[in-house]
Amino acid sequence: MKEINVPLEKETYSIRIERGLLDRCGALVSNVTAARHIAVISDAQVDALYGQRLENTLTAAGIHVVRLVFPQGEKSKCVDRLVQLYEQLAAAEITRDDCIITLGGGVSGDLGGFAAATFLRGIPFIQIPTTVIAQVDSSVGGKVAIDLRSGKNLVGSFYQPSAVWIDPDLLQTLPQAFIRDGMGEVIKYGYIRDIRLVERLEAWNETTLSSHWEEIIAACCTIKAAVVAADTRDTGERQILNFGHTIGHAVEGFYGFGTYTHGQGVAIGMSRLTARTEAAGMTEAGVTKRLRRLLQRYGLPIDVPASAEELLPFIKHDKKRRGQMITLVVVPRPGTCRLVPIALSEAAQYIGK
Ligand SMILES: NC(=O)c1ccc[n+]([C@@H]2O[C@H](COP(=O)([O-])OP(=O)(O)OC[C@H]3O[C@@H](n4cnc5c(N)ncnc54)[C@H](O)[C@@H]3O)[C@@H](O)[C@H]2O)c1
Ligand SMILES: O=C(O)C(=O)C[C@@H](O)[C@H](O)[C@H](O)COP(=O)(O)O
Ligand SMILES: [Zn+2]
Repeated sequence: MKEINVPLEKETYSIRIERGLLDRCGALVSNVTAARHIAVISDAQVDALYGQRLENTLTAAGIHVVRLVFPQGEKSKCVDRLVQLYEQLAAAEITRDDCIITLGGGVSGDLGGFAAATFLRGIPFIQIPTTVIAQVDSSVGGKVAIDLRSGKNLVGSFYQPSAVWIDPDLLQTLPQAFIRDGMGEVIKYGYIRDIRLVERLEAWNETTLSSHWEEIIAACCTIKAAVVAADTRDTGERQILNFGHTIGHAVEGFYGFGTYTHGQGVAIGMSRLTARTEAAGMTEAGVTKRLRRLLQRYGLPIDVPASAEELLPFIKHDKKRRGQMITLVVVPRPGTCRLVPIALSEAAQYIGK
């Protein structure tokens, strides 16, 4: 078992990484909340795999459980699903003394977390992430949101979970495509802050990966916890976690949510931006080639046909925009990064094509 604290100004919560944790959640609940009534929010796929097991352990601890289920996929991160969840929470008579658990990938965490942030103006919630993306990134830090057609995560909140419980064994049922997807965020963490992680990923491959989940999750969550503690509301340092996301979110939006997944978008974004910053002398020679080799090692794309002109309307909605300026996350060499503000009018040259 490994525990990583996220020390925030008002409260600290912990990220617990432990194999087999799912079936022991009931015993942990009372450390986090006095709630006797819990709504578990999952997509249909995750509910079918793990919903009953979570319900069993919670029920054994004397908790009344209601399971709220929505269709899987990025398209569910939308206002219609959110409203449906509000009605279900109301029908279940969830009150402020109760608790929500989001059981699933980043979509469950972002959508269910935003429901928790806003229903009755805030219900405590616990994240139980079940994908690589969610275990290494989205369950930590309190960014909860839904998408609009205009762009990713455009309506949301900063709302921290009361706890994050990670069971790496749940990744055993995750399809290969979503393992690959998660590697986009894992490689991001290595490139912005952890050269040792980059070197280990270069030595491992898709076949050997499964024996390293605990150390990968711990490495990424350690970085995320420190960054979020230093800048919870994304006004400065936290923006480094957005490496590859300006272009990545634009790719997701331009092709229609669900065509390119989030991890693929991030991979394409890191690859395209780094090619441009290397050409501009902001990144050391050879870094793009090294990055692309690693992305391809884990089955990720490095480019899409979309032109800068096509992506620009989405880039204008990037949350790192301030007036007519936008902040780029630039990696001078693997393991380090810096924030570089540029004029929006210059953005096209960093998007490429
Ligand atoms: N809030 C944040 O900080 C943050 C960080 C990164 C990504 N995100 C968001 O996360 C989302 C992507 O997350 P995701 O890739 O986890 O998507 P997801 O939640 O849609 O999960 C991907 C698929 O895997 C299935 N699945 C989940 N766990 C499984 C398991 N253990 N076994 C079998 N199948 C399983 C789901 O049913 C779904 O079909 C995007 O919307 C992205 O914007 C948010
Ligand atoms: O937690 C953060 O901060 C991140 O930027 C993590 C990202 O991986 C994640 O995709 C996040 O949801 C992006 O946030 P946004 O503010 O660009 O919508
Ligand atoms: Zn991301």
